[in-house]
Amino acid sequence: MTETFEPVGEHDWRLAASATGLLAEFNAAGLLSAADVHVATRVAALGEEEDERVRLAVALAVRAVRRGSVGLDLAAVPAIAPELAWPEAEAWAAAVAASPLVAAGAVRWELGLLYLDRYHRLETQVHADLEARLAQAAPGIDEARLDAALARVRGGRFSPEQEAAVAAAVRRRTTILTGGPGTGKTTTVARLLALLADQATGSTQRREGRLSIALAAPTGKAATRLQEAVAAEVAEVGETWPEVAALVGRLQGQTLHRLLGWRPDNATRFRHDRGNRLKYDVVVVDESSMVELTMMGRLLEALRPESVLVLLGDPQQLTSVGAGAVLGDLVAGYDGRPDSPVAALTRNFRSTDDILALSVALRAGDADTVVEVLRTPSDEVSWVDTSEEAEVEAALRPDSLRAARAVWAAAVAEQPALAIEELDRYRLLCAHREGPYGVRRWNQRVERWLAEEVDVDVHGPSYVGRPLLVTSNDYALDVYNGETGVVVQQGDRRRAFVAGSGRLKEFAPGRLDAVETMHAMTIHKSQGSQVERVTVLLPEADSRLLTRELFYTAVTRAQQHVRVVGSEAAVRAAVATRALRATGLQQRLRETGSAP
Ligand SMILES: Nc1ncnc2c1ncn2[C@@H]1O[C@H](COP(=O)(O)OP(=O)(O)OP(=O)(O)O)[C@@H](O)[C@H]1O
Repeated sequence: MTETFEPVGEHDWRLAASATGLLAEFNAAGLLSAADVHVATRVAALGEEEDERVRLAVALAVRAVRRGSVGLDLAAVPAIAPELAWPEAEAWAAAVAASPLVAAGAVRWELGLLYLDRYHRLETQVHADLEARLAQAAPGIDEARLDAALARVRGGRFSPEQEAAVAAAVRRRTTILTGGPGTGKTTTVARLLALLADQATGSTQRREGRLSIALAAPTGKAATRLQEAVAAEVAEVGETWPEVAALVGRLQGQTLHRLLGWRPDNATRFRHDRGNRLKYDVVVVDESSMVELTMMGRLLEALRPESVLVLLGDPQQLTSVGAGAVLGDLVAGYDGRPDSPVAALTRNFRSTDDILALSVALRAGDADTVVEVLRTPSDEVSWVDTSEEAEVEAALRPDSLRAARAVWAAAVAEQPALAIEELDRYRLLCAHREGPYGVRRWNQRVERWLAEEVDVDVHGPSYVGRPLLVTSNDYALDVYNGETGVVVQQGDRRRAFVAGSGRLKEFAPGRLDAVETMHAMTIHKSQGSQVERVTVLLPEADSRLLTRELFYTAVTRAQQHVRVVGSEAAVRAAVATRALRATGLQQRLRETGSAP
């Protein structure tokens, strides 16, 4: 796996002209970017640190954050480029520990990790807030009332495992509900809310007996799914418990950004914080694996201590784009602690057997079984074992074109709802954005194939049938990152329709500027969504993006069929490579758990 770049000549923009010594060496070797070098040089100058080994460590810590870690694992870092002349390990750690930068608090040295101060503050805050939540007295529960309510929510989509998780969650202020895809995490939320609301009606602790509940997720799409799942389950429970809808209320899903109060003047601070807490009694966050450390920190500080927090997610999925691996750290860090707030669901209700077998083998890191499942003929899993461009193209064309045609046909027929429905029938997922295996190339290819087959001019941003992916939150327009849409003919005009919570939002296509074409999509962006048929295009085995978490996330998007296109070497490389991030949260949670 390559983690370095090769500078093209001495004027390469990635080289810092002013760098000297170790910084220059590691920059020229392609491990550090010019920005890493500049930040380290500036921090070192301010803190009067002369030791070039410490400067190197600071630059590597900047790089580590850029790549998703919270701190730099000093002992592990030489393994990423063993050919370089690394400082001697013990002396290096001693120099860092004794640095005036550490003494001044510009960087922190703890748990074998070198932290930039901001990330250290965030991680220790998240840890402290979580521990404070766990240390509170449990909420008072009316057990007889709980038993009666449990009896009323039984039946329908509610397994004994889900019931046990819900019954435990009612007794806590913090619950982390984990499980693989399709294990019914989202489905479980409605019944948990019903039980909490029911307890509240009998309680004098909460205002007017009525709970205020927030449903949130990192993306708009995931928030919509949560809202819809809760509404569907509330309706189901309502058949045996007619008052339940009134108890829970009509709930809207929202993005975490919106929940916390997005501010136009500040990208990392929100209206709600420790001085202006969220008013909700219960906050549910779906797809928590996508929540980065910064956002988790902001959420925890904004919650009232006595409120109930429910985090749902699959810790095996790709971690957040930003730094941190919070959900994975929480699950591992609480493991074995008697006060653990983690409840795990294991039974899969969605995937077909072979997709399930593939995802189980992936979770276990069992490459031989992954290859065997892929090779075994099945209606649900198939494999085109190749990385030859012509073969890749031949493999991708039929399904991608069929899907694009179906969306286009609905769009031409002025049927926006049908066009949006067609979007979720098939998806081509790529690891990369650029290059031969990237989204950009395959988007263009599919457009070309479509233009060869039907009467459409795919040039320009608003051709009829163009599938859209919203790439950032736009509060003014009410469209959110991750939402999908299509450009549709409407009489003599073209309109863009975006699928929102239970309704279609209509725009003049030119008004949506943060959108991409979605004939192909990155696996990162596909997190939190489900599609009937998925094709996963794997890059070459040495791609630095190719990891087990990435492959697992792609495979588990499929409801009915997943097809993998890529070489056996790429499949094996994906299984063998973990997207490990250096963070200290897990260890902090373990240590508090074992403290006397
Ligand atoms: N106890 C159950 N019995 C039958 N079907 C169930 C049960 N629980 C959930 N389901 C169904 O299984 C499917 C997956 O459920 P859900 O979306 O809640 O899973 P999830 O764990 O949130 O999945 P993901 O993380 O992939 O979004 C849904 O179609 C849901 O209706």
